Amino acid sequence: SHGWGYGSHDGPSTWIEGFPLADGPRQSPIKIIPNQTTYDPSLKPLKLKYDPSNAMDILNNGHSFQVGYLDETDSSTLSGGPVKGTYRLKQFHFHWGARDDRGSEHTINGMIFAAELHLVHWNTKYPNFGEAATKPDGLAVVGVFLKIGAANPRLQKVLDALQAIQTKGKQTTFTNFDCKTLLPSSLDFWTYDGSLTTPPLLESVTWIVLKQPISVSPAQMTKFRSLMFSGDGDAPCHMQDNFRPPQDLKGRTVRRSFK
Ligand SMILES: CN[C@@H]1CN(c2cccc(OC)c2)S(=O)(=O)c2sc(S(N)(=O)=O)cc21
Ligand SMILES: [Zn+2]
Repeated sequence: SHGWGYGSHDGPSTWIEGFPLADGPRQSPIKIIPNQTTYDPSLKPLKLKYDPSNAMDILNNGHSFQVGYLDETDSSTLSGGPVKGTYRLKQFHFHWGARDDRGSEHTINGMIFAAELHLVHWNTKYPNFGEAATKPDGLAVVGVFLKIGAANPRLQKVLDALQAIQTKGKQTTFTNFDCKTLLPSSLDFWTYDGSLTTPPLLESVTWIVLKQPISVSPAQMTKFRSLMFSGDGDAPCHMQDNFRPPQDLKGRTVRRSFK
């Protein structure tokens, strides 16, 4: 596939060469400026139902690592919030920095967090993920900020699995994980129409960014950075700064679920 990455020669500023959507009308991430968002009382509460037995594997895909879920049934789903219908969880992954003062993709009043968790779901009105990913209402991604603070025990099982997937292409089983435990206590959110933040940058994502961050410690961040972008036998290149900077809002409205 078209080689893209986060380095100086293949990073976000070069993506437009292979992916013209890069300067499209609904690109992600964006800067969220809370006092410029619109409270929408018609937004429903977010309904997230995750079955731990659907967790299947953990993979280093050379851009991030992702935990893949079985998406053959409606046992791990997102509904309510800004979406109509039912969306199935496909995978979750993270973006993070080389240092604790950067790493998130969305920002809040310009504040950058150390990392950002993305839970990727696809609309079951379409036959499968690949079809859904090409439709304007095909995907819904829940974004959760990771803020430097106390160590987060809920992350530990994920972090402990990283030693088995250090290099690009490595995959191992990862089962019985309740990703609901990664969510903050409040499901208050901002929402807007956006895109994948990685190539192919498809403009098919309803973004649902939670207001409340979860915590992560500096030592836990070091574990994220122990991963490699590079494969076995390549020159080692630590997986860090795998985030796309905020993109132009281009007239979009950002709604919020809370007063
Ligand atoms: C590499 N891109 C990630 C993997 N995926 C992927 C892989 C192949 C094709 C494709 O588009 C059809 C998507 S994905 O859809 O699970 C997502 S969602 C997403 S984010 N940061 O916007 O939440 C990053 C990725
Ligand atoms: Zn992501």
